[in-house]
Amino acid sequence: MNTRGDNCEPHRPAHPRIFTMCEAGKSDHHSAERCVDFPVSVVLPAGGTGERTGLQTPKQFCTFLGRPLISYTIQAFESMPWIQSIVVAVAKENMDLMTDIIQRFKHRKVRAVPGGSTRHRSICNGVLALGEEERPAVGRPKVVIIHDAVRPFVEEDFLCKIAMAAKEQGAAGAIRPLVSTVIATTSEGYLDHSLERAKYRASEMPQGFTYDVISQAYQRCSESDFEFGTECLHLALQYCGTNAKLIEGPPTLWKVTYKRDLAAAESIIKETLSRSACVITGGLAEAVNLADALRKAVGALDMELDIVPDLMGDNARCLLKEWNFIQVSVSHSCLSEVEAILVALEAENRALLHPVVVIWVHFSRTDELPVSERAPTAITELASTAKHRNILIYGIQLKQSKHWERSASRVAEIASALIRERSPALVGQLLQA
Ligand SMILES: Nc1ccn([C@@H]2O[C@H](COP(=O)(O)OP(=O)(O)OP(=O)(O)O)[C@@H](O)[C@H]2O)c(=O)n1
Ligand SMILES: O=C(CO)[C@H](O)[C@H](O)COP(=O)(O)O
Repeated sequence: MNTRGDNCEPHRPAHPRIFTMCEAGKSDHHSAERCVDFPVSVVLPAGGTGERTGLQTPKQFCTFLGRPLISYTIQAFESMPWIQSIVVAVAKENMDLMTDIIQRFKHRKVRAVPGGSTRHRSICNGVLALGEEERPAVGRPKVVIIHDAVRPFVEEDFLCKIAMAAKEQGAAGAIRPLVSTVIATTSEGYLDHSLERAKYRASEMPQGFTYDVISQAYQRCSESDFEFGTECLHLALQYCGTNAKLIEGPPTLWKVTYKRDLAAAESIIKETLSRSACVITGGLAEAVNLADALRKAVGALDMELDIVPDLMGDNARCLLKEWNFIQVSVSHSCLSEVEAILVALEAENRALLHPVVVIWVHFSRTDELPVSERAPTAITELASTAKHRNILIYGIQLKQSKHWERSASRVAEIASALIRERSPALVGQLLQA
């Protein structure tokens, strides 16, 4: 609420504006839960236009592997059990889109509220919404985390530090070393002076505030702050006398700002999904030998393999943690083993947030016809239906040969490329190792 006592957004016609990862850091939720024993809520400002990307779609709604960037950020916070609620502030004309994203990707704890014409106004609307929380299980937070919706790579351990410091100090913020030197220019466009870079830091997100501090800061700040300000920590100091604790954060805190950042974010997401795979051998000797050779070969490609005979019993754990599966079939050309994987994946709804890759490696003995001649369309048909469920099926056919290691490393190269790229264009193809 600003000085006039009304909402943050001044009464003027909505701007005709067009608006648009990750795995949270691999941290131990339990250690964070032990530290954060007070209610924490999150405000994700997502009401911007993304003009600096040069794209029509606001960057927070640009998709990576079929999912909008904002969904990766939401999922990162949702995966932290100690976060009680998330408010996303989006432009009024994107409220339906945001509601659809929340429903489609089954985001919990999240609700969308109208953003404002500036970032501060959007954040202020989010903070106000936390104060008016009606969901019974959600009380007023002790700490409010503010985090740009276009920073998808937030790490739980660091977020925990920010939340703890905010509780203790009233405010806390992430900082990073400056990459470029900051200079002041004259009105004629010449150098006035430069700042000593070592004395300065870049202010990043996440930031944390006690609810009282950030709500008071927005109640007291000026129209000029709302219109031109970019720093919540400044509002806390200026209007609440609260000096934020500054904590240097990891390099993953960067904000998607330019078009190149979208490509970087997609590359990081793909890399995160491609670090390991589960190889199912059926227990057959040739398949086990191939899997062992594959493990050596993919090791050189910075990938780990978990080799199991099936996905039953304890091995079913692979279904809950793997995004990539390699089914090795020896001789028989039916896809029943692949179909069994599909059934298991769908039972766990595993492909909701990320596309799951299933590679069928068909090993044929020297006296047998290759599967491309025996059942050329089998994989294409199965892959076509699975693709609609976000499961990408690829085939690699391998003929028994005396150059075992060479064949295995060829399969490894193809499989790791398919896993890394997750290309829809190659779905259903039967590639020759
Ligand atoms: N009126 C606004 C403007 C920005 N933001 C959000 O604040 C975050 C950081 O802002 P920025 O990177 O500047 O996003 P945009 O304003 O969309 O980018 P640009 O300046 O290139 O238009 C983004 O998640 C953006 O959606 C917001 O909630 N409301
Ligand atoms: O780091 C920040 C403040 O702490 C904000 O993310 C940054 O100021 C946003 O600026 P812009 O909206 O111009 O990208």
